[in-house]
Amino acid sequence: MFDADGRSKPLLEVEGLVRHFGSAGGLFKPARAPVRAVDGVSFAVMRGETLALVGESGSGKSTTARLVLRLIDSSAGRIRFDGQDITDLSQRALRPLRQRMQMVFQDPFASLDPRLKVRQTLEEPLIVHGMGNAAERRARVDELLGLVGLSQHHADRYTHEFSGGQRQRVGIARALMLHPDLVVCDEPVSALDVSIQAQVVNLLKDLQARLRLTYLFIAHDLAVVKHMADRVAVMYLGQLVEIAPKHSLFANPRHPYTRMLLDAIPRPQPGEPSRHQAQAAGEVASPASAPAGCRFHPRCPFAIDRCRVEEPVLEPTEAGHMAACHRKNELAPWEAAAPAAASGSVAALRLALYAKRKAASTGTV
Ligand SMILES: Nc1ncnc2c1ncn2[C@@H]1O[C@H](COP(=O)(O)OP(=O)(O)OP(=O)(O)O)[C@@H](O)[C@H]1O
Repeated sequence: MFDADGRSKPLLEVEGLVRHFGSAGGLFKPARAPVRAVDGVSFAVMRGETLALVGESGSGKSTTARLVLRLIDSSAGRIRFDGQDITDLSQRALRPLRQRMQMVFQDPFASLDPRLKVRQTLEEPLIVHGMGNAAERRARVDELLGLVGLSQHHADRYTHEFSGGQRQRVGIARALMLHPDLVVCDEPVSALDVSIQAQVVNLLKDLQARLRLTYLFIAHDLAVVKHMADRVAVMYLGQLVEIAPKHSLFANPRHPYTRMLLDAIPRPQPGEPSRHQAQAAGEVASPASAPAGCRFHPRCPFAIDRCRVEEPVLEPTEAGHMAACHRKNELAPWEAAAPAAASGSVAALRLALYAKRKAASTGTV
């Protein structure tokens, strides 16, 4: 888990990852602009940590997840798992590594076969990988049921007899059957009732500590991210715009997009459950027609001419914190919007006023 100097080592490293979807056209089919779903994404996930990937719908989170698990091929870039470059490994060569990389899906209803009983569902990965005899598989299923808070009598039921929360527990147990190191959780609680979400999030945290799991955790819900993550990576139109330790990101977001996401968090009324969806003000462009320069510039209250032509790169702002914004050092210190003023546009206005003041005082803009 740690190197000789006591530093945590990356379990997963992704460098310049690209995946474009699209058609080159044909005899009767016009060529379409490729969808640049993931466009030059680099990050590392350290052993035992949770890196959360957040961003609005269509920003490329699920495609990134599928790429790192080699469920789909990349157009460019490298993926290293536990120090081994797996980018071009054949499916056969990947097989032993697959056990160590598992996924928990958003929809426990769709990801489990309704024709199978829970025991069969959980045994299946062991059988596919030729692991254990019948007695050993039975014991492993019982062990996993206990770990996820279900009991042995659940094993002989069909998953359609279960609630959403119980089904997700089965989905988690299935992902853990083969003793994985990395678990990619793709919106693991967003299909569940709010009242159940916290239980499943706590279960995932508990399992991480017990089994020393590493999570790549995809979520819309910033409240869940705040609870789960060690570090947070923010995606916008196929690119990372900010990556930082959780406390640094929530305390001092450096990208205007991250600030808009945080400011767009609706404050619940007393007694009302909170739903902190990542949704900033303004329209997201399509990844098939991403704007030139900074992709966020059409929605950014700080955009200047440079932002319209020059793509910003991720650069360090403080320890472990990186942001891709030409104006990251000009933003006012972050201060979350007061509940009454919680809207993206109010925050944007406040930031814009600060930028204007700063520009006037420095004469730089
Ligand atoms: N197989 C595909 N063919 C064509 N376009 C695709 C394909 N898969 C994803 N895309 C497109 O790639 C972009 C990124 O999609 P992706 O599902 O990765 O985003 P996301 O951030 O996970 O969104 P959501 O939160 O809605 O799942 C979207 O514009 C999507 O329509």
